[in-house]
Amino acid sequence: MMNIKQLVLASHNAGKLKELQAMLGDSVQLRSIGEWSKVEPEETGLSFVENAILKARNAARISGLPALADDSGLAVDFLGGAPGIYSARYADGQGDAANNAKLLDALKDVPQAERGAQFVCVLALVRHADDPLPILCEGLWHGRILTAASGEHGFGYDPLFWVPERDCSSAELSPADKNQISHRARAMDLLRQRLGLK
Ligand SMILES: O=c1nc[nH]c2c1ncn2[C@H]1C[C@H](O)[C@@H](COP(=O)(O)OP(=O)(O)OP(=O)(O)O)O1
Ligand SMILES: [Mg+2]
Repeated sequence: MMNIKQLVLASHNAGKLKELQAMLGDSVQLRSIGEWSKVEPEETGLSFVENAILKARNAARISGLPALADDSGLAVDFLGGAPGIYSARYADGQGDAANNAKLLDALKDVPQAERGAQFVCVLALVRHADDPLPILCEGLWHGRILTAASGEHGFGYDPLFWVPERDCSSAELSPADKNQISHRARAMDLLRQRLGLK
């Protein structure tokens, strides 16, 4: 495959940048698209894959460099997979705290056994803006939605996501531990294989 030293990350989310750079290690430098533009493309796709490709192409076009995008979200069983691709916009763009409050409210009085959920991550890598063959890798992480927020690490819905294999919330995991087992870690594992980085 290609020999990548520098990649643009098609994301304005600092939490993603930190996690993905830690997973990639020193051999590949991730640069945020924020260095070029503060404008976020509209996520008009109907799937994680479509939005990831759309963000990657946009970043490659703006930067002239190969671009990696992460489209991710939380699919809650009781809500039929919502908020899904709309996770970041669940509370109409009011941010993580409002999203979490809305989710807790939507699951008020829902018993433990029906609070299953999965984090989804799709990574898309394009070599240039019009790349006809984007590399796509996905990862899932199964857990449950807690009844109250817990933990200070991570970002987004982490304080509400109970991790069965650790018996704590995702925001209570150390960053290094989350980066071993998360949806993003699984997707990145596949990407590193595809790139011949492992
Ligand atoms: O590990 C995670 N831990 C907690 N929450 C997470 C995680 N991974 C995704 N999420 C949530 C955050 C946001 O509500 C949505 C992603 O939305 P998504 O559009 O992909 O990202 P974003 O708008 O924050 O940044 P950008 O589009 O610039 O990459 O899912
Ligand atoms: Mg987004």
